[in-house]
Amino acid sequence: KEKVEITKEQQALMKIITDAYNRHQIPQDVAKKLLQDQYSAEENFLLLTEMATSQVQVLVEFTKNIPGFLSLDREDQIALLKGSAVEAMFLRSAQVFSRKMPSGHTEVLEERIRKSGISEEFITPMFNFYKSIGELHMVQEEQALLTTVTILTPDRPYVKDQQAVERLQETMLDVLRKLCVLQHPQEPQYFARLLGRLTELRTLSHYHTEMLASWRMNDHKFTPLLCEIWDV
Ligand SMILES: O=C(NC1CCCCC1)[C@H]([C@@H]1CCCCO1)n1c(-c2ccc(Cl)cc2)nc2cc(F)c(Cl)cc21
Repeated sequence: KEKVEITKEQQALMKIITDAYNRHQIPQDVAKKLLQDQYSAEENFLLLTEMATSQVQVLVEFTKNIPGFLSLDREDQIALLKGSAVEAMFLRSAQVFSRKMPSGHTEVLEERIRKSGISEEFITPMFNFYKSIGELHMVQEEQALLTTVTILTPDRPYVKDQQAVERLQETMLDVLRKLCVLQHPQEPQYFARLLGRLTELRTLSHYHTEMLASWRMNDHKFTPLLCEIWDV
């Protein structure tokens, strides 16, 4: 049985990334807002675009703390951010949804989101993904590293130096793999399950343009930043 050990450097790397991840979170708590009031489809759409816009800004700040990211080609840094923003948004939404809440709150939150204006066909795949993330019971280090691995996906459109991104991603994957073995010793397949969620995340993210266009309301307005990041 090979002894898995996280090195001092990997420990330091994990701390930098987890601290940055916890620092750069959405200011006002969107879950609390949704639990407080019921909103119209228009208000929910506005809430989503506001939250998503501020999350993109937070994501940019977070990536500056990923060791090695700023050494990448600048255009590749943009390509990685643009290519991962939607996935990072759904991953963050899933992590917010999966947070431990007082009993009955998650059900209310689910109901509010089901009725928020999203068209029916996307509700099931979205909640299937949220629940599959919830079942993993990730610790915060795993959440931070999983978001980092998602950002450092080499095969995003327009990335020129894929090898450089691959090297960075592999560094993060090695730490994540060891962390999974140490955090979930009874479940040797845990790391593989975690990476399997990234496939589900990419599939869900393919729907995001349609999810937004089919929001039950007229005249979908987006912020300039979202027009840049989302293909809308
Ligand atoms: O604002 C949201 N998410 C932000 C995005 C930035 C990071 C923080 C979370 C949305 C909004 C909230 C108003 C009703 C419609 O969903 N949201 C989505 C979602 C995301 C993409 C699409 Cl296209 C549809 C829905 N899933 C959520 C799960 C949740 F638990 C909570 Cl609290 C909110 C969630």
